[in-house]
Amino acid sequence: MPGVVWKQCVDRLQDELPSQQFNTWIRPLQASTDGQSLTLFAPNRFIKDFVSDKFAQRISELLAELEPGGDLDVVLEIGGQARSASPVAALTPATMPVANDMPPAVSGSAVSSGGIGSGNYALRRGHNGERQAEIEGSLQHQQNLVDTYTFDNFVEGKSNQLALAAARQVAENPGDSYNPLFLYGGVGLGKTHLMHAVGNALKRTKPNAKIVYLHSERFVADMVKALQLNAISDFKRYYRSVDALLIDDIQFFAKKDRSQEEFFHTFNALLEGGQQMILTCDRYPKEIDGLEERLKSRFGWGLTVAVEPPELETRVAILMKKATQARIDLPPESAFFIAQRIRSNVRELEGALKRVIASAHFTGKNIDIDLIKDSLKDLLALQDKQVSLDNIQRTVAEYYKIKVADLMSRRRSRSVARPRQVAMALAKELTNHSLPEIGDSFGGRDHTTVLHACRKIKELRETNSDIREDYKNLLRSLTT
Ligand SMILES: Nc1ncnc2c1ncn2[C@@H]1O[C@H](COP(=O)(O)OP(=O)(O)OP(=O)(O)O)[C@@H](O)[C@H]1O
Repeated sequence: MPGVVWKQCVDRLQDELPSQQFNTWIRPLQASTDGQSLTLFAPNRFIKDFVSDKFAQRISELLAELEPGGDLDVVLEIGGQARSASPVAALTPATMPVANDMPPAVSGSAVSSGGIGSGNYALRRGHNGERQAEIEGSLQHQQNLVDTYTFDNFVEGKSNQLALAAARQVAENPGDSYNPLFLYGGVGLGKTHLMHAVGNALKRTKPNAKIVYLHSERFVADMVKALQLNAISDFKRYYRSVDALLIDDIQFFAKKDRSQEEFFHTFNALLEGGQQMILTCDRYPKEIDGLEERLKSRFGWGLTVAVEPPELETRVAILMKKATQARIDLPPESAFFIAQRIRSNVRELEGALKRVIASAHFTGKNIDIDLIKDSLKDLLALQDKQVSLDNIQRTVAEYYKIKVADLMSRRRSRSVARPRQVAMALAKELTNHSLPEIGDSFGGRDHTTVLHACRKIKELRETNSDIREDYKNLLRSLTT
């Protein structure tokens, strides 16, 4: 029975919290009960302390509400039955690792496979030194950290704050509690940058450390090559000998069963050996189709953090920083103009700035709004076409399952008035139309109504997680 209550409690928290917070703090918890208390196991101290501080009270309230008189005390601990094999799997929410998903006794197997590998290796070298050199050469190529992807060059904002804090922690205490560190989020948002920043920081403190960075497709290609060359034991030994393994875009492991199998054993060996892993992905691990459950479950053993698209202020700060690095004078209003128009991701923002800089060099002019409009003409035109008032109204109406005509109507019920305000705020943020023009397009409303809508939605985005999520989803679907 308490298991059911916990499941309901998780569902309620999922409704109440923004998805990033839910995924980071609540999803990794596993529950166990003796009837008197509900013990929640967090994968590390960071999550335990945060949940104690911020959510324990709400969890108790929800439990009391869901099972009046149940009187369960909530206790937070580090660990989890997935690792300790306590028999309470039934209490874990559907998305949690289950008790039979136990890491195998990896230390022994890792060592022995290395040992066998050494034997094969000696044998093969005698037969075919070239082949051996080929696989070794291929594997040695992985250490290519980008020098400029450092913490100093990374601009902090609300959207990446948690990921940055976690990455810094890992750089200070590699292999400790946040293992693996799993960063996820859309393209071009700085996941690779942060991963390299950890690698570069580790290199600085331990110059001899073997930090291996690679894209997941490279891992797959190396494995295929090792299989072809009958050198899989070298492959295993190589990947298990690292001090830190950084693998980018692990969504490419999907449906590659043999690679997943190999990665699973590597993962276990590294975890057991206290070697740090950092993984990135374009989505939350549980949402990767074609990835084995046991891998998904392991990814949650460390810390899973989202990197979100940066908000306007952060985009401006990133542009200013990149301009300073390039020794370019970028007036703040120009940075603001670019940041307002290019919203999808940081890579596009950088690309736009590069074009503006090249155009300034080419024409010998200073950077100003006119030069920006000219050099980004095609990009801006494309964007203007995409984000029209019409488009915003259609998208919002569809999202809230109401009619576009309702947005224009005089109806004032909450189910229509709130979407109308959201649509107005989006129109203000995403288009260059004036307030009176926006008001006009919503059934001839006054500009003060639009202004009020923008203020109201700004306030609600701070205080109401539903509106915050809705706005974020709509922004994303209108701009990508
Ligand atoms: N907060 C930031 N501060 C400074 N530069 C940033 C920031 N976020 C991203 N960048 C820059 O944006 C570019 C794209 O970032 P990165 O390659 O790390 O994205 P990603 O999330 O790994 O994307 P993908 O999933 O496509 O690999 C890089 O040049 C990176 O330096």
